[in-house]
Amino acid sequence: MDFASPINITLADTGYSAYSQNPVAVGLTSLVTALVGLLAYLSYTPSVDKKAPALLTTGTTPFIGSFEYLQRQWTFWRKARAQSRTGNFSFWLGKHHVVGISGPNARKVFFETPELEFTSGQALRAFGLHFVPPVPGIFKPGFHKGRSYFIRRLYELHKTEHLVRYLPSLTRDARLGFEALDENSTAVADTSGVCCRIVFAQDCRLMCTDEIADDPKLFDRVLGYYEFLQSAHSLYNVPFPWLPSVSYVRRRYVRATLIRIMTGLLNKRIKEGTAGKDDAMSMLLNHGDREDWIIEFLISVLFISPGNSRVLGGHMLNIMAMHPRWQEAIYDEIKAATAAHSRNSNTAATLIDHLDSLPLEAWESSFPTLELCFREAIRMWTAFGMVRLNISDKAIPISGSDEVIPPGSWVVYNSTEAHYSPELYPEPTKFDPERFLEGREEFKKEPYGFLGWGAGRHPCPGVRWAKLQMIIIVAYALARFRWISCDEHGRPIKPALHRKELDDPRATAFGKFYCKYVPRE
Ligand code: HEM
Repeated sequence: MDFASPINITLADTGYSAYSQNPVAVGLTSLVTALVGLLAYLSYTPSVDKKAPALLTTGTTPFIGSFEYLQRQWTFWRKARAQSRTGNFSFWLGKHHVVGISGPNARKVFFETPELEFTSGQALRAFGLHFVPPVPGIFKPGFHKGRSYFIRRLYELHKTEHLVRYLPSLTRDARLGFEALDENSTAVADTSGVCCRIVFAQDCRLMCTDEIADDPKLFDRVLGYYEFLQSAHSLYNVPFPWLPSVSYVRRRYVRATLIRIMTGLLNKRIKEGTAGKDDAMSMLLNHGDREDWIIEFLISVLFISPGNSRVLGGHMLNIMAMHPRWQEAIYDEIKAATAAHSRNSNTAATLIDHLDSLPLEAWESSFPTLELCFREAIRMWTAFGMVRLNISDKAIPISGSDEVIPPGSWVVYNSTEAHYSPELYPEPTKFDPERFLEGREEFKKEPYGFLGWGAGRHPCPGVRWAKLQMIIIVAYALARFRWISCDEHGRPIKPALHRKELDDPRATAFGKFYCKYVPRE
């Protein structure tokens, strides 16, 4: 054979036909192969422990699973519980196997089992700043005495020393927030909008940096990003985390932008030094913490802290407007607190000037009626799915049944079950703060009957600040104005319109509500 002569190989020699070279045919074949592969991947269901609660048989869609869980949480929950022999049930969300539990025994398992991990629950939420998995390092337990870096540093920022240092700035934010309303000639306010700005400014100061709160342009920009994150939802990304969606991409973009902004502020602080600056950013730097953790802490806290409070501030003012009896009782409480604790001796001082001078102890101990109303508001508000992941390799027994939460499965408990139970809260849709007074307390009939601040292994670490913040905001609002329910044009409306929508897929979103505000002094 002459190896030097050129070799002519025809298509026929290779065994390929001219058809297989056609680009359209090649494209079609690849597409069909990809589709078959995708269908095979989607239809593969991992096996789960046989003792897992029975799978729901109705309302499920191939590949997606029980999508109604994301769309109408409470309706889904009630239907699923009614189908179940034990009150517990299983369902799929894409490839996530989820166990729903109900009843007091199951509640105990949910809140007390150490292997049920909190942060991974984000994987079943369709919104927010975090994209889990993986769980960011700052949220992993074991940084200090079993706690994560995030929780450890959060508690430090809520110590008396830090709160006392920041109190004048925090009360000034509330005072200025309501003073700004004076210029509004229509005298109708979107209460959530007003309180949201105050809450966010205060949170920036106490747990991040004054630099954001003191720069109006930067403040509006950063607040805009967080408001987007609190409301942008990509429900389909729960069953299919890899599915491209506009909302998902925008959430990623906003997160990257926030990291960029925070990195800029941190680098500036490192360059200028922390001397004379007492804010959270300096505190974390002075601890010698990793810079990437500091940035993750600062951007996370501005999402987590206002999550509930920004809604509840406005909601509390709506409640005051709906219940003038409570509004006046709290107004009297404000006058009594300032009379007893004001450090302002100026005879011309207004009620608001006196509030400016209250010490921390007075803020935290002089408002029992306001705290009672806040507790009832939280009871009605904390009505959504709480989620954990069984991170162990063992099945966790659900006490009171012969069922288990399999390893690697998610478990959800909807706190509406407890907070709107007629046994624990007679007439549950009625705003009735007195249910928490001694002699009633019907919610104590069952363990974990009140879940407003979480419970068991994951109680809310922000409770001290959240209460103080709400007391400050409501006190300044009521000291200055009388609040009256109305629509956006100032026309009176039925108070019943102000309520939480239990089926809203956006757990932390709350509609716009309006109030008239009439100056007191
Ligand atoms: C009125 C305001 C607030 C309410 C009603 C509230 C409610 C709750 C509830 C019910 C939980 C438990 C969730 C669960 O078990 O799945 C929780 C946990 C948590 N809250 Fe709050 N919260 C509020 C304010 C705050 C604030 C101001 C912060 C931060 C400064 C905060 C930080 C957290 C964190 C980090 C957790 C998770 C704890 C853990 O991982 O163990 N919360 N909160």
